Amino acid sequence: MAGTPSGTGAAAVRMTGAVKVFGAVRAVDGVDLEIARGETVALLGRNGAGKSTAISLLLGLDEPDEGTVRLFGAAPEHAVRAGRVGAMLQDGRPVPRVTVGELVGFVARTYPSPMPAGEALALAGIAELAGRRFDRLSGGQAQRVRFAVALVGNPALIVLDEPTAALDVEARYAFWDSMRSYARHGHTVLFSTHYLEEADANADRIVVVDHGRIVADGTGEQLRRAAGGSLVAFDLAGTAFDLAGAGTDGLSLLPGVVSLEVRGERARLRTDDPDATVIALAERGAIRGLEVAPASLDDAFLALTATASDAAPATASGAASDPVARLAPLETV
Ligand SMILES: Nc1ncnc2c1ncn2[C@@H]1O[C@H](COP(=O)(O)OP(=O)(O)OP(=O)(O)O)[C@@H](O)[C@H]1O
Repeated sequence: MAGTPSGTGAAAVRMTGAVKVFGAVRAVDGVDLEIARGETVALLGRNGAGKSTAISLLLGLDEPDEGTVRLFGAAPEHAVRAGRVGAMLQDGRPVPRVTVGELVGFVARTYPSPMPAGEALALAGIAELAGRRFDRLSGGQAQRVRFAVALVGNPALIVLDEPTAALDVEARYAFWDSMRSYARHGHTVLFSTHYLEEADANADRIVVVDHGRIVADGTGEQLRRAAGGSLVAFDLAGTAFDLAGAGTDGLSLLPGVVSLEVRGERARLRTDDPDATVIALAERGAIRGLEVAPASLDDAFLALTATASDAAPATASGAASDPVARLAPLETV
């Protein structure tokens, strides 16, 4: 069996230089990711970013073309066989004729120290579905059964690929409550999502993936700061920047300004030093309708992934320029 001994000190997840290529697409393009035991980490990225592929490598469902993956210091297959990992994946064919209780009970028996099936069903908020056939459930109900399946083995690491994709708002809240309570017991959680708010609200750390690469890694607050911490907006009318549109270029040269957007008479500046930007605007008499607001996580996500998308697309024949380099301060915060 490959891997170092799974001593108590080994990280729950350690991915080093992982690459997975499908034809011309580098779905995972040199990922280094370490997750400590007890951490809850969100893998955030848009469609096709490489989240599911990274999760497949992590669970040993697929082999990396380059690099290594270790769970608790050992090969993923070893950790999975030892019952240390529970997973909730996006697809999964409904098993015909089996009831929810039978399915969860069956999975429980494959783990060395499972929780009672009823407890997993209760945690997933579906105790009342125990006697129902799994292949006759709604999409959201089936999703919650998958969550119970992931939990029932009482695994040290739980990996959830877009766990709330099919859930309505109420089920979503219930899901995150259960997930957080599971994490509070010292378990490690990795989940993928498109939803920034979910990542921010439920993860200790957000890892943003784009074009198969990690473009940012930090708390929601660190992501906001790395992408340009604040937005400053003001009315252009009557200022030195309102000379038939010719003066607005100068705005991007003001201290702290990272980017500039002009809509009609209103200018919006993204800045990583809002105080300096506002002082510079005041000195130029540009304070009409002045507003300063922290950048939202949406703003940060768009800025972070635009960084990677503006670079050449990553293909099997040539890597994109390194977007992480531009975010170096984030990784050292
Ligand atoms: N088996 C495969 N064969 C060919 N291409 C694949 C395969 N699996 C994934 N890809 C490609 O790899 C890239 C990453 O896909 P992946 O499913 O990992 O993204 P994702 O971030 O999980 O996306 P989504 O949020 O839409 O689920 C995409 O371009 C996808 O089309």
